[in-house]
Amino acid sequence: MDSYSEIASLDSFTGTETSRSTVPGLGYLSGKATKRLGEAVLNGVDYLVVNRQLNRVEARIRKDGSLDKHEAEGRDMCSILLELTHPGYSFPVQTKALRLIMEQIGSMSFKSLAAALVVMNSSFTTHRHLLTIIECLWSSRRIGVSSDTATIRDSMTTKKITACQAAGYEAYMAVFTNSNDMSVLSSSSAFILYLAFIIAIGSKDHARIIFSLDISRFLEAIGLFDPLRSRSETIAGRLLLHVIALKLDPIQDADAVASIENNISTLKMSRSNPSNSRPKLDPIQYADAVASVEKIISTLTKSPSNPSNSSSTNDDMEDLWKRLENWYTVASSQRSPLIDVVSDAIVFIRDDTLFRNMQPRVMDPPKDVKVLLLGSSECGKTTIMKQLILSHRGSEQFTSQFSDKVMYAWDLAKGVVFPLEGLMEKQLGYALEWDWGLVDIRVLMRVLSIAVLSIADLKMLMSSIRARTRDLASLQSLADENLSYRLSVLKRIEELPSSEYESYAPTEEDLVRWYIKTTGPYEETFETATRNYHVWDCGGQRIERKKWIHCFQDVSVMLYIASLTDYDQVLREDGEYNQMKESLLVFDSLCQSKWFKITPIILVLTKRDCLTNQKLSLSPLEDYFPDYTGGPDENAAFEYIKGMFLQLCQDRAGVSVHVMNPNSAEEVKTLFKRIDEALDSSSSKRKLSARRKEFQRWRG
Ligand SMILES: Nc1nc2c(ncn2[C@@H]2O[C@H](COP(=O)(O)OP(=O)(O)OP(=O)(O)O)[C@@H](O)[C@H]2O)c(=O)[nH]1
Ligand SMILES: [Mg+2]
Repeated sequence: MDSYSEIASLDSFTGTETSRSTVPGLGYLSGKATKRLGEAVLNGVDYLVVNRQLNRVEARIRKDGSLDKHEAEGRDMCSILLELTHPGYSFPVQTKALRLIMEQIGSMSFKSLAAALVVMNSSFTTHRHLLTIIECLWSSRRIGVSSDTATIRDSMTTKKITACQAAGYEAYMAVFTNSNDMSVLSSSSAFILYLAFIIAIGSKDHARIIFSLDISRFLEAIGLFDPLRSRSETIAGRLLLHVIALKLDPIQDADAVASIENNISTLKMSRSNPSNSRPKLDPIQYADAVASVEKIISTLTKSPSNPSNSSSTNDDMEDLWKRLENWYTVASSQRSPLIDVVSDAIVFIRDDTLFRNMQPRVMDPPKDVKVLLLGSSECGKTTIMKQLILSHRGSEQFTSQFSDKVMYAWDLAKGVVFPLEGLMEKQLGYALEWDWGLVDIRVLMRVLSIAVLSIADLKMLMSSIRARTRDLASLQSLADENLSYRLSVLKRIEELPSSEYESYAPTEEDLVRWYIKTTGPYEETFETATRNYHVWDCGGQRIERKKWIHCFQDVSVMLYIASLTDYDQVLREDGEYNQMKESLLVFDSLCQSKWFKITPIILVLTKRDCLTNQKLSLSPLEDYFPDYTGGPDENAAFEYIKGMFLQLCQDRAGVSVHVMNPNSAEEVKTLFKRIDEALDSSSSKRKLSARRKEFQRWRG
């Protein structure tokens, strides 16, 4: 078995976390802490945290109804709910989370849910969530699940899935205010528009996922292809199909596009009169809105090679949007869930990427490249991603995506407590007395994992370090660059007057350097003048590696990140096995893997700044790799480690080495120049070999 397709027996972990979730799962505890606290305590801690989070979200929903009222907080709460439907959590937790999600759908609140799904950005996870949600609605109509979608499910039993669906659907219907007088179609229209919205702001993969969920059959099942339907009733379905067709690749997904176009033409045959069963609306405004929507759809879907009337298109569109906006203002004052949601979806779609993306895509199809970031835990993968987000999307978006004071404080404390303890015990020969005042280390870690740490707590931690450390300055001089940085942040916090605690915000640099375990692969797209980079960041811990395979398809370049200071580290998740040996094993299996036979690989070596003569004399490399004979010489150690990796790929072409520090924005830019070079050289090599083959054929 490949070492990235992980072994289930190691998977004793029951909690999960996402890079953006505020649910602290067990992954936050280091191997050392896990050992100390023991399984029983850990399960207790996890249970408490999860239930607290779930109750908090439920309380907010009971109070306000819709999470959409709370902007970013609403998105985070929906992320928590989606996270908790994961099979890793206990069954009552999953069912309750799904119920709350369906309540949101039932009450027509999609904004936060859609944002949470998009932020999740892992196609596989999004697929799973959408599948469960679609099934909730679908099963109520007693229609079977298509067999290919069934294979994507996690390890839940059919009985549990059915129970979850029943709970979800029940909640959806209970909250759906007008469920008795609404037709099945109009209630489903809300959900269809929600899917259209997800696809519109998501990637090509999202469109593929929804198509693979057999969406046409779903539309047919709810009666959308019934020729007796009025054209206006089919708007939501048509919008969804158009959005899918637009997102898919006309060449790669030719079959899917053809089948969708077929569906669209069936829908076009619907009756042109609005049906009598529609809610009562001002017919003039309604007809105007419907006509505008239809026109927008047809403008958006014009063939790129034949953009007729292109000079007048933009003006027309502007005019249409204006009319729609007027209509939206009027419609939102009326009690019609369908109309509200149609208009909401249109406004969202216009504001988001569908409309904006359409233009450049039509004019100038960019070159899409898929860049995969792989490597063991804490080697710097997410730090690279953060630098890309910061430089491409700007400070505001970066900060809103990554700042979470609660987790920041917790992680900062943990990032100081454990390395300091290791440094004191191993390198200075005396133990740090953690029993500061009333609390000992075990209790402290327990508190850290469940309590909301405040800035005041961090200040107390720093003064405790000062009080217990014989010589902070000499200790700091021995610390590596990362520990020194964290101590300097604590010192900064120590100097804060208490009046500024509330307003304290981590700096951009703090957020870039803040480690938080990544769960599940997720994708971010960055567009430049020449390329569209689809960058995939994967979690490096063992439990995360079994998910890597889901993003191995069509990789343009793979970056394998390895930290040079891993040689004296043990795996966080197992607390014993040497982290560098594990990283070598994983690199070896990836180099041999059929998936990457012709993919360029860049071996990115990080933490060169932490591999110092001092570190090597305090923690000799030969203690872990007895073959090494270079002593405490950082250059010799660097060459030795690099050599170990390169030995594993000597019979394979297309591997290059790059040394960098992901904490530096400039170095990340240089890395991407390197990626471009690798891509250019691999495509010119492919062209060359194609020409050679042609020439040989010509010579007979
Ligand atoms: N000093 C220094 N620190 C580094 C370097 N590379 C990474 N780091 C730090 O190491 C930590 C790495 O964190 P992440 O990038 O989140 O780790 P990751 O590889 O995504 O880990 P997982 O999500 O668990 O797979 C951060 O605190 C970085 O600041 C380096 O070259 N020098
Ligand atoms: Mg990460």
